[in-house]
Amino acid sequence: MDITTARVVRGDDTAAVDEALADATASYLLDRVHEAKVAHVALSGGSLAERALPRIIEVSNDQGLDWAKVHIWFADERFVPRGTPERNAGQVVTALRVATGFQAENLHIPAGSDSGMTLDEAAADYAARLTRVIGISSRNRFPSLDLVLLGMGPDGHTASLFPGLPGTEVDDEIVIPVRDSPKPPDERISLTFPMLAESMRCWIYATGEGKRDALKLARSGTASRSDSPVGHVTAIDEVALFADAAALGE
Ligand SMILES: O=C(O)[C@H](O)[C@@H](O)[C@H](O)[C@H](O)COP(=O)(O)O
Repeated sequence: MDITTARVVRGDDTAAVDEALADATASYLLDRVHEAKVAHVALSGGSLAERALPRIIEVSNDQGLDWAKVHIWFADERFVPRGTPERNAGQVVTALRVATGFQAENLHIPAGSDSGMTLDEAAADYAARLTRVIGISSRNRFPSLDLVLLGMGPDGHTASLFPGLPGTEVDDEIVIPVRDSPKPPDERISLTFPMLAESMRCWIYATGEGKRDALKLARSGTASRSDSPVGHVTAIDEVALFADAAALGE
């Protein structure tokens, strides 16, 4: 399943989309924790981490989610020093402070550029951590996340899979180092297409008119992986699109 056949959850505006995403995420995490006693979630930065995640946490708290059973991963992170404002992790750490019972050791942040690791080493380290903590599926050597929440850029990037960069062609790695990102900072760490494809659910979050053209191209199914990365996200169970009227071009 990909974005061309995705379930579309439409909101009139950003607030409506945030509400729908929070309800759906809380309900899915409650189910996963009930069934599997653990849930592994990855998310990207931007408005998803800044605006949607705090609401997800509020609604999940209200519904009694035991955050001690939830692991949080990053779909991508910027390779800059820890603690600097450019890190996506800052917003996530702040939001998680009010997640009832959340355990700090279940927050899995990729290494920063101050870690002493090179970019390549940091990417390999994150892949090893995913494999160690989640395990690998019997079908192949990829770990399987329960849920990946992905933002998208006006250029059609998602995670740090940017149009035209070699990372969009990678089929055999869990995590890649990204160089020459068109959006600063230029060095990043990102999950890959095959890693997303091994996730149970990938939900794409798109709000605002700025996403309209990239979303239209992605949903047309006519663009290549390199031209429209977000158009090529797949998942085992479900790809869903949470979008407002402006992003859908209505
Ligand atoms: O690392 C980054 O530069 C951001 O995380 C970026 O990839 C973001 O997720 C998308 O551009 C969507 O951002 P918005 O939802 O804020 O538009």
